[in-house]
Amino acid sequence: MPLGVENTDGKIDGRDQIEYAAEYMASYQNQQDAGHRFYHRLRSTNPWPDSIQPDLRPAITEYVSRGLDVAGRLHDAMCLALNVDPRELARFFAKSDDEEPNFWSIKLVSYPPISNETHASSMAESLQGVGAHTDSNFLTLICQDQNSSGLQVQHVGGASIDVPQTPPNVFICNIGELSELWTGGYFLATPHQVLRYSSNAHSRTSIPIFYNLKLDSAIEPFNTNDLLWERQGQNQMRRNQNKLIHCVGENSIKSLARSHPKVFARHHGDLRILEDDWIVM
Ligand SMILES: O=C(O)CCC(=O)C(=O)O
Ligand SMILES: [Fe+2]
Repeated sequence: MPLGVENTDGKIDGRDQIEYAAEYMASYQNQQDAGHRFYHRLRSTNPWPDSIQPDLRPAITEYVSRGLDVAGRLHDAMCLALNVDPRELARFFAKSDDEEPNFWSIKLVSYPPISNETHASSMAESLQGVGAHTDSNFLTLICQDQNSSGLQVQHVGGASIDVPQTPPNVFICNIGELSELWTGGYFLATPHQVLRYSSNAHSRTSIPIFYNLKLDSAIEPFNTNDLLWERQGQNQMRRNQNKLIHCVGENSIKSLARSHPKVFARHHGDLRILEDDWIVM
């Protein structure tokens, strides 16, 4: 996605990115099979640049495999922390012998620094890198370049907190919307945004891995009666009209459609996003 194509809440995001996602075998890409749903068009393969950059595919494949392994351990730790049988969660994910994979994705993201001229003309201290949002998947692991800053997360109390620069091999973990749905709101999806400052000597570079369930899973909360709801009554930033949808495929396509309206107009003109965030064909 080149700079200018993506937006958050109608405001252009100042970043460009390359995105890869779980690869689906031909049998799973078939648009005509019985029970086909509109979000099945997310099943595809990646246009790897093998002829010009043969190292990229193996590097990403290895990196994603290890990153998903780390996310899997966090997933187990969440079950332990909540005193929930891991099978309560495992049923929404692909089994080792499943043909259909989990719908993970990865982005290679670059936020260019603000030039002095842009800074002077906009009079703003910072510009939007990516606007405040929550991720539509289960958990996100962000690896940021060690010279990068600009990421902010929002505390449940409402304050935005700068995420400090991190040494190599450190991940920042965001709770995604599906974790919020699974825990009945006990784990809240982390609102976050990226700001571009003129004082940033370096552009921000980050590589988020989006750990996710199978597209066809419909996540349901486990029995949360025994949890201590110490967060009750606290405000959390809620994006305007952000419906959290239990069906993983629908929740995933919702956020893609919203952020990339030009892509959707060009390739998915048959889909309509309703005011309340539902997508219909
Ligand atoms: O660049 C980052 O660190 C954040 C990226 C992000 O929030 C996203 O792509 O959903
Ligand atoms: Fe995000």
